[in-house]
Amino acid sequence: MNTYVSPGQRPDTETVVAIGSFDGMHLGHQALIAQLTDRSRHYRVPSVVYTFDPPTRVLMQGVEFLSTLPEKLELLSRYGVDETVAVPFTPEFAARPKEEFLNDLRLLRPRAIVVGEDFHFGRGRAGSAADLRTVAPEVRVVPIHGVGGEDIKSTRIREYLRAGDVSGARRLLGRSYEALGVVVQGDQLGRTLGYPTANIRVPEGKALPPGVFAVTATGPQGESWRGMANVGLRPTVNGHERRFEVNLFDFSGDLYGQELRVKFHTRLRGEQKFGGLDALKAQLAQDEQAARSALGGAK
Ligand SMILES: Cc1cc2nc3c(=O)[nH]c(=O)nc-3n(C[C@H](O)[C@H](O)[C@H](O)COP(=O)(O)O)c2cc1C
Ligand SMILES: Nc1ncnc2c1ncn2[C@@H]1O[C@H](COP(=O)(O)OP(=O)(O)OP(=O)(O)O)[C@@H](O)[C@H]1O
Repeated sequence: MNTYVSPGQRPDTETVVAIGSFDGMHLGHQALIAQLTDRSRHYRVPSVVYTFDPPTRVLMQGVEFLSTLPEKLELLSRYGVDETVAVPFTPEFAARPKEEFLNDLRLLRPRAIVVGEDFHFGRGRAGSAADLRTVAPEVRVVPIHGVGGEDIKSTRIREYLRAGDVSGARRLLGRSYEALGVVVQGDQLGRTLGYPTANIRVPEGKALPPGVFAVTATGPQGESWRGMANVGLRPTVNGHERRFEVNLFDFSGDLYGQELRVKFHTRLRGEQKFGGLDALKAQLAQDEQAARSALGGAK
């Protein structure tokens, strides 16, 4: 999939365009993208997602993000999008008047624009669907998609994750929440516990659910494992910064420097402060049992 950092960069041809942050690529975003690819087939022009990096809310409200740009691009491509324009979202960009945003959009020569009904743009969120009609002959405004009476919003998914509720997040995402990161050196205490852990460093600002989870992990060559993960401070060993560690089942070897993709399946419990390492070790044995039964044959 071709990716550009500004609308002026792409070839001067007609397109259809969807606009937004698309953080998480949840079921609502997927519904919107289905409308985009439908318009693309209808007009026989490439589908383009005009998106912002970081997601607007991350810059404006300082919240954590659900997807890194590469994660988002991978999902957009999987859902059949032909091209993306991913503009760096800065305070200057956020402060541009809506007319400038519209002028940029014209460079994409859209036959159709697809947005959700709550979509606004430009300084003070002054621009709306009516303004987009000055740029494209067709503007499709997609009603907010919901599941079980609940609106699907990336904000809601963030709230679920903050509460450690990965099932709630999965319901709105349409897939398990996942995090990619490189395995780095930990304190090497896990080995003495009998549960070696891969310490995973994710990009700063990536949302991670606190607690202990049954997970599956995939390595760079597509190898996959079942396992259990902890996201927390490790109070038992007097840790004081957030760590994300994974114990992979039925694996022994060296993963340092490798990239792992971890999927959060089931929350097992909250992190606790144990009286000592023996008590922690006994709990980890129970966690392993619980994780294995929660995961069944999943990989
Ligand atoms: C599945 C799992 C659950 C854990 N639960 C806790 C916990 O409840 N409390 C805690 O203090 N540490 C917990 N830990 C963290 C251990 O204290 C940690 O793995 C150990 O200190 C080894 O750290 P190291 O790999 O940096 O050496 C957990 C680790 C894993 C993998
Ligand atoms: N549930 C939904 N159903 C249909 N369209 C949606 C839904 N959620 C967002 N959209 C649309 O998808 C595009 C990208 O959405 P965007 O990421 O900007 O916001 P969001 O998912 O609503 O999240 P936030 O909670 O940050 O507002 C926008 O055009 C938006 O209006």
